Amino acid sequence: MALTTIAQPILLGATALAALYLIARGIYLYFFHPLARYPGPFLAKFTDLYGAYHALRGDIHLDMWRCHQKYGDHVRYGPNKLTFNTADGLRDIYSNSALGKIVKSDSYEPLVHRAPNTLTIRGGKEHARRRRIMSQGVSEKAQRGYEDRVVSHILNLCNAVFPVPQTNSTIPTKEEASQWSEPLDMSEWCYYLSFDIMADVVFSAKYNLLTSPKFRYVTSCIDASNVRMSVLIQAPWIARLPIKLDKKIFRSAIQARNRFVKFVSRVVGDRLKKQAAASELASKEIELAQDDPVNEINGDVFSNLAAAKDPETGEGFAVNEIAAESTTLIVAGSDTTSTAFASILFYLADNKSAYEKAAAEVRSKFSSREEIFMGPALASCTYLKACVDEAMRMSPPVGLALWREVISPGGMVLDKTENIPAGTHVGVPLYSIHHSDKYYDSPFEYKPERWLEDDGTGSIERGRSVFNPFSLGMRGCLGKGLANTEMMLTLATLLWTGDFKFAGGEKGLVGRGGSGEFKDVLGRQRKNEYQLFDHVTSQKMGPWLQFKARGV
Ligand code: HEM
Repeated sequence: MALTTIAQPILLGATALAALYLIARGIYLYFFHPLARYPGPFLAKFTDLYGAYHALRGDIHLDMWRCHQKYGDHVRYGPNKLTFNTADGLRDIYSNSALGKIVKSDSYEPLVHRAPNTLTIRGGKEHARRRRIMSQGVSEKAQRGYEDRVVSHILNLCNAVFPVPQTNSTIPTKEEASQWSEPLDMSEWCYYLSFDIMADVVFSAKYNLLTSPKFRYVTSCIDASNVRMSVLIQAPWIARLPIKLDKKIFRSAIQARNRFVKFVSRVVGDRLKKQAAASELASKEIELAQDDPVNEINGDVFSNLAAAKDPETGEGFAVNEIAAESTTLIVAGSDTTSTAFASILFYLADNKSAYEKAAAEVRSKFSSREEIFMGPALASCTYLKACVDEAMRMSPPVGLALWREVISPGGMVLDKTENIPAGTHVGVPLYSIHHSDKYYDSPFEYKPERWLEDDGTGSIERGRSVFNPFSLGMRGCLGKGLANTEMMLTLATLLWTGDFKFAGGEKGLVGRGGSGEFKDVLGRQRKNEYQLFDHVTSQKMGPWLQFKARGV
């Protein structure tokens, strides 16, 4: 009784103090904060939970676009966050001219597993050192060494999707060539392809998701875990709350992450064993047969990173760094590329004229499928490349603003606006700027020609100035070259081998805007747009396609 009499006033006092604090903070954030003058959603002025909510829904890329439509070029998207929708803003924040003044924001912290890596490290000399070494692992020269592996998985995809088994020597009869496959959910098949490629290219690991269901669960683990990550990136403090809210809300996402970490540890362990076996044989000067499995590790990213030296210091990576960085490459390079594959297939299936031009181009450049490799013929498929770029403009695999923090002690001028104070988190939402009518004529139309034919007003250059599906500068994508090669090789091979079209009925509508639950959602209402769900990287459904081989 006595305890209750004492506790009650203490509790009341504490509640009153907390309420007073919240009111005072609210007044400060709304009226006196250095970003108070910028327009934006009302709730975002007070809490990062606004962005976290949209990350959870997977529509943060659309919400950022909607905000720029409503409030203009500069939007306050969190108490301490500002997004820009201009070419100057993009250059000021992400190009190398920002080095030393802007770093990756601490919102990447939740992505860190054990120690920061090239993707998550905030910036500075340590990032530059890692990047110098990493870039040797994915250089153009290194890519040539991976090409056979990439092509072998693309052929596995062809075997899986075309009804007539394809081999280098099998030419389908006319009758066989007229058979369409069962409808296939390409969001899944594209994921299997990109994962198989990355696991093989990076670790010489053959998990063969394309040919066997055993390890397909891994892609769902990455997706489930990314939903949680995307929320924490917007509001990293959730993970630090003493009541462990994060663990309660995202129990299954955490389980998925743990399952993925276990899988990757196994991949890394297997690769290290192969490395040890190869070193032992080398030390005994045992000459290996050409087809000895130990040979297969030669020339993968892991071995290239083991051999790479920082040109400035002459030092290489330690073994644990190679393992961690290689793992990052698998995560960074598989779901992004799979989204790009799926969206290119969607837009080609949906745009007859683009499809026909791209197919005619590929079929005229190569007289057999075995000729499709990196080189001048593939590089001359400029229409196909424009189709790839246009799909990445319309539905960029990473569509939200990638947060950076101003660290310049006196703040800095961004986008010719007033001084942005140090400590502010800034970014340019990719989906939003890719759909700005300041830079693109009819921004919601899929028009590969926009990259090839100038309208006489500098339209190509204007479009290029804000086209950044891989981001820019020192923190831009390290795998851009490899991803572009994968996309071009895959598309060329598919179009050479046969044709594809949307499945009929309900399945054929999956992934498309404008129907069902998307009908009245601003940003999802357009029938010609492939719908993505942005959770750090994007998740997707469909397109469901049918394939048939070409009767050559
Ligand atoms: C179409 C496919 C891809 C897209 C759209 C894409 C997009 C991006 C974007 C937007 C960033 C910047 C991320 C940020 O600022 O937080 C990035 C960074 C990165 N990407 Fe990619 N990526 C793709 C494929 C790949 C591939 C295949 C690899 C691996 C070989 C890769 C490895 C990386 C790495 C290591 C970084 C961090 C670079 C750094 O911070 O220095 N990406 N990517």
